[in-house]
Amino acid sequence: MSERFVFADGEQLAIATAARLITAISDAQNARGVAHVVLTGGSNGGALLKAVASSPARDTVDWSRVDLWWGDERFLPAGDAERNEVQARGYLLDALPLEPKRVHVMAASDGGLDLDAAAAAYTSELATASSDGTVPAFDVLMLGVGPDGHVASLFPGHPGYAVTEGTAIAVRESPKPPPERISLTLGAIGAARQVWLLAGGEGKAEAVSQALRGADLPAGAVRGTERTLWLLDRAAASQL
Ligand SMILES: O=C1O[C@H](COP(=O)(O)O)[C@@H](O)[C@H](O)[C@H]1O
Repeated sequence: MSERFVFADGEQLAIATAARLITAISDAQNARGVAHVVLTGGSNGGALLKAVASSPARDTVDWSRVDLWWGDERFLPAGDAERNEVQARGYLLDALPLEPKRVHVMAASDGGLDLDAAAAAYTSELATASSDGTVPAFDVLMLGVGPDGHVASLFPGHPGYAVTEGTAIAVRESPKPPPERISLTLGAIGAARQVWLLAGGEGKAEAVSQALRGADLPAGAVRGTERTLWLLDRAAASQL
């Protein structure tokens, strides 16, 4: 059963989610020593990272014991401003004392690997960090919900959404630019302890409503092993 939290607006959504994330990282480190966190791109994911950056509780976390992963990446040259990694570094990561080897970036298109090899490289990196050769048991995996109900780079009716094997896949002809991407699969997402779906703004209202009413959408198909949270603002929740 998923849980819903509705905040007044996008700013409150970002602030509340940042507070929740900082607490969840502390909880994970307290229980297991390190925290594995999966970041999302997109507007709500970006707002959340900015809110963490400006949170007074930010420095209560031992960032050197946080493993950062991405749910998806746009397959673009290193440094491209449309890469989720580049945006995350600018919003937050560059300001944190992270351990570089714990920042698990998906490959860029000019790094010497083609798209399939880049997805395979991420599959290997995930497996190396796991206890069973698949993926780590992510403590928190965040997903921005697109207006069409996509999450990560799994789009409704698109081949990647139907993939049932593997953990990181190459995505071609994405309905949202850029066309080439790397994404975690539904199976990899489902290994997370907590999955948090973030949606703010009127443009997300229909997708949120349909996903929560059982429509066949990626956003409605993801679950955490312990908790599945919908973190919404009033506009995104307006059709519930
Ligand atoms: O392209 C992407 O879009 C989604 C959602 O983005 P939003 O701007 O509509 O919030 C995001 O979840 C994904 O990580 C990203 O690559």
